[in-house]
Amino acid sequence: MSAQIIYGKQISDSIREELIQEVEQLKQQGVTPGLVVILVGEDAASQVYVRNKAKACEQLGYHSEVIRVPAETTQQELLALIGKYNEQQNIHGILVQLPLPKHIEEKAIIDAISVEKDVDGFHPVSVGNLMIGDDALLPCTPSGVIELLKRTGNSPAGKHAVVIGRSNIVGKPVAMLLLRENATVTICHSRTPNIAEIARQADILVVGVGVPKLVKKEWVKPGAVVIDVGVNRLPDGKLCGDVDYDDVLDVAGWITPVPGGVGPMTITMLMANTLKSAKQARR
Ligand SMILES: Nc1nc(=O)c2c([nH]1)NC[C@@H]1CN(c3ccc(C(=O)N[C@@H](CCC(=O)O)C(=O)O)cc3)C=[N+]21
Repeated sequence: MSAQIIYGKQISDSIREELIQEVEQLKQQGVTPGLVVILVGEDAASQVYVRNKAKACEQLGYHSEVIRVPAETTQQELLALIGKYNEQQNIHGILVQLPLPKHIEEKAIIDAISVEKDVDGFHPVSVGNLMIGDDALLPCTPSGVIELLKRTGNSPAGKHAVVIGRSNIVGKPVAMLLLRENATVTICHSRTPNIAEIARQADILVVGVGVPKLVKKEWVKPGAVVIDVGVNRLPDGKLCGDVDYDDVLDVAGWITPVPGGVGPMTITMLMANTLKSAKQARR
């Protein structure tokens, strides 16, 4: 028996169809969702990703701006740019592509983005709202993971979810969302002893650590849902996840491929957040 493959690209396409309907309604009320993506420096991986976001905006009929500034841009200059877009009425989402050059303090930048326009969900107030369970702009990759689970009939309620990784952008928020969906959640990380043994207790295993092919079949309970958030660029240029896909395929019940799994969902949830922000800006 081989696992059922979770085609994130397909699910992502059908969510985009739903969003297009809503965008049309909003446009009839005179509002076009607007997103600005700010890219500091010329990181090659970021270039591809920024291009994909601009494409998604075009497909959905959003107003989009991509601002490229040189790697030497000062923190003060970047803060001024954010200040400008915070004020700008036609912009509902501001995304500053991470990582930033070392001379810029990431926290200062994230803190400066207006919470209403924080479509990444990285601002401390957004994080707090997520934790409390209040309405918030949710971080894109974690909310994409939840959508993948729900739309394949794998609702987290009552399941044991094991999250491997504790980053602020994946592990911690995905664990909090799974908890909100009534899963029982265990978080493992680099200092967890017997990690394979704990992973093997998961009904839902979510992995986001940035270690290529870390998760082997011995880590997976037969029939479990395996969600691979890893995006690792191998020396040959190919993308690979944190899960050893070929090894795990026969034991898992469900599995996301890389590419074509979580990645496309991240961009689609960014579009959903921008739409949500635009709707809220009407009032
Ligand atoms: N402020 C900020 N917000 C982010 O959300 C953010 C960021 N900075 N910095 C970089 C990471 C990375 N990330 C990805 C999103 C989509 C794909 C994606 O669509 N991947 C495709 C493949 C793309 C390819 O072939 O290269 C897939 O998995 O199928 C990948 C990576 C968002 N990030």
